[in-house]
Amino acid sequence: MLSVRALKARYRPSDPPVIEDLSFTLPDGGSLALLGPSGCGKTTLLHLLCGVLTPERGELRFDGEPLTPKKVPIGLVPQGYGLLPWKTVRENCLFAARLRGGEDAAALDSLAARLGLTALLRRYPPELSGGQAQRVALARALLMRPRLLLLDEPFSALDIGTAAEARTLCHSLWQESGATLVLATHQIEEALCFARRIAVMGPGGRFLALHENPEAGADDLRRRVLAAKLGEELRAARAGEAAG
Ligand SMILES: Nc1ncnc2c1ncn2[C@@H]1O[C@H](COP(=O)(O)OP(=O)(O)OP(=O)(O)O)[C@@H](O)[C@H]1O
Repeated sequence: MLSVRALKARYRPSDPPVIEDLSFTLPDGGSLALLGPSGCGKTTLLHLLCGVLTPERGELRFDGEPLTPKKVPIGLVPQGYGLLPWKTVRENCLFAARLRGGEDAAALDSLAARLGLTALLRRYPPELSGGQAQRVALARALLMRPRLLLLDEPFSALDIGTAAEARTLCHSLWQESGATLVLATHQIEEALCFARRIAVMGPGGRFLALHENPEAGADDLRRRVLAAKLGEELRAARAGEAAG
């Protein structure tokens, strides 16, 4: 179980906290989507979860142990994908896994085939399309054999058709991985497609609302009602921020 308790974080001592006091839990293999206005702290929360940012206060635990990348394999697909331009696709994919002592060329080959990357393994990131770069970043994250998978607006730079395809593929691969998922997104549809829990974040990184998402296909009417409610809550969160 992922457990976040009384989390507080800021980037500089002179800045107000981005996350003021956040607590939530997520079961193993569970999924949480973070929706919210730009600047409310979605990426900051992901950075806290993957250890890029250290909290000023509070606790991050995974299965009762402190959540650190050394103890818990974490896969991150950051905004902009974070590929190293001087390394080939193959090197980019294996680099992170190698750092944690688990380079697995056979796993890369099979994942590359699933993701349509086989012919691109010797290319460099600047020679890739946005959709290809996104799939490389996903391959790199999955090769970590993550128990926690963090996706930061992974489809936002893709055109509608490419994004829809990438979403379907990413959803299957995530489910096969069994990882616990936290996804930051601006798309209500994306949150509904991926996550069993959906949080609407507001100022101070607060969860203004936290919803259970009905199973896909189980109750389409309930899903449509939830989509409408999320739309209203997002508008209210944006308006609140503008007024504040
Ligand atoms: N490296 C940084 N140094 C200082 N402040 C930062 C840094 N990164 C983010 N911030 C600030 O922290 C706040 C939250 O930013 P964050 O990127 O977490 O928001 P977000 O909800 O992910 O936004 P978006 O939807 O636009 O990606 C913003 O006010 C932002 O300016």
